[in-house]
Amino acid sequence: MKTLATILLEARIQKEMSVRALAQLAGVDAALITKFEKGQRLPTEDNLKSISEGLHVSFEDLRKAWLAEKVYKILEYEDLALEVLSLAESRVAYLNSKQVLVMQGISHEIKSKLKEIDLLRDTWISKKPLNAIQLRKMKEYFHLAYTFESNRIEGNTLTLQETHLVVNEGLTIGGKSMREHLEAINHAEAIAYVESLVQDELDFSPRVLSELHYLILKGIDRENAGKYRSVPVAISGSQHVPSQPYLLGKMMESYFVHYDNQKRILHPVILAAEMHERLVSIHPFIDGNGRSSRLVMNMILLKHGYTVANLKGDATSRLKYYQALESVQIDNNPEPFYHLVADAVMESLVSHLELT
Ligand SMILES: Nc1ncnc2c1ncn2[C@@H]1O[C@H](COP(=O)(O)OP(=O)(O)OP(=O)(O)O)[C@@H](O)[C@H]1O
Repeated sequence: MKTLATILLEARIQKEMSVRALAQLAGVDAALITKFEKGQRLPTEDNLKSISEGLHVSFEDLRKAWLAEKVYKILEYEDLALEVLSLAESRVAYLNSKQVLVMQGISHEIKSKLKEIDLLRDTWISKKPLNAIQLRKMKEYFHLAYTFESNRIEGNTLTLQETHLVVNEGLTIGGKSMREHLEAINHAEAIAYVESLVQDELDFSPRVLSELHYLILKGIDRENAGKYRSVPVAISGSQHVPSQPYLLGKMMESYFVHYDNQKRILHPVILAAEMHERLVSIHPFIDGNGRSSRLVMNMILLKHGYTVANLKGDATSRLKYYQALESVQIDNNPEPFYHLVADAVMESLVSHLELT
């Protein structure tokens, strides 16, 4: 297999280009280019991009060799290099939607929880149609709690009562920022949008995701609302590093392919959990990833006759949520996240049934 140094050298010679000419075209120091071609230094990603443009060769191909070189440099003196590679491979495969999850791969505990949930869902469906006022009151109650908790995870400081006054009474709360008010109003609107999609039997799609994200950031960040990010991001306090922006297009494409492939195979609660986890792990937006992903999860749940799952925003629950996400991202173990989502679905169905 050719090293990056050989690929760079051969490409330049093939184009009959001098180092100086390439240096000028790429805006990279000639001495550095020589070092890259001799394998004495590894280019930065920016250098590599400029050189690929100067040489008119595919950046993607160069980048593959560059990444392989980086991995090699990290592992060259490791006794357990192959084992490490195979561990990393499984995590990469998971995020790239190559790992097909089927029910057999799901633990006995989760399966029995899903059975219990489905019984509750059937009971819930058998109660419908509820009388219109009762249904409206229930929705108001549960959707408000959902807006409150989802925004609370994100750091919004409005209380449940204040969220009610803002969303349902159109009041403003002294001492609370405009942004916090908008977050509450926007989230309530996004739930209504999800409900309308479910009612119209529309499926989850890139367009739906973009609309959901737009609603979340409406009036708060006009530039980024409904758009994938173009800059790298970090998730504070997390070991998981989301992908570089130029990979997002491909990753989101496979995200939706995964949905289409799995929507008739996976149990809906697992599908909802997966689409939530994958989206926050890819982290395609600059902000609002968590709220959008929780809305996607709930769209899938509602579509299949379940009720809205409400992940809580208090400090303990939030930590548990983050830890469950890290368990997928770092240990490739989705089990804690499946439990977390399944528990929230079960709790929601029980609470809904108690009010009927
Ligand atoms: N390892 C992780 N640790 C913590 N959060 C993570 C992790 N991986 C993904 N996330 C997600 O990132 C979200 C925060 O991202 P972002 O700030 O873009 O979303 P938000 O909607 O603005 O805020 P929030 O999701 O906190 O409500 C978390 O809610 C969680 O869903």
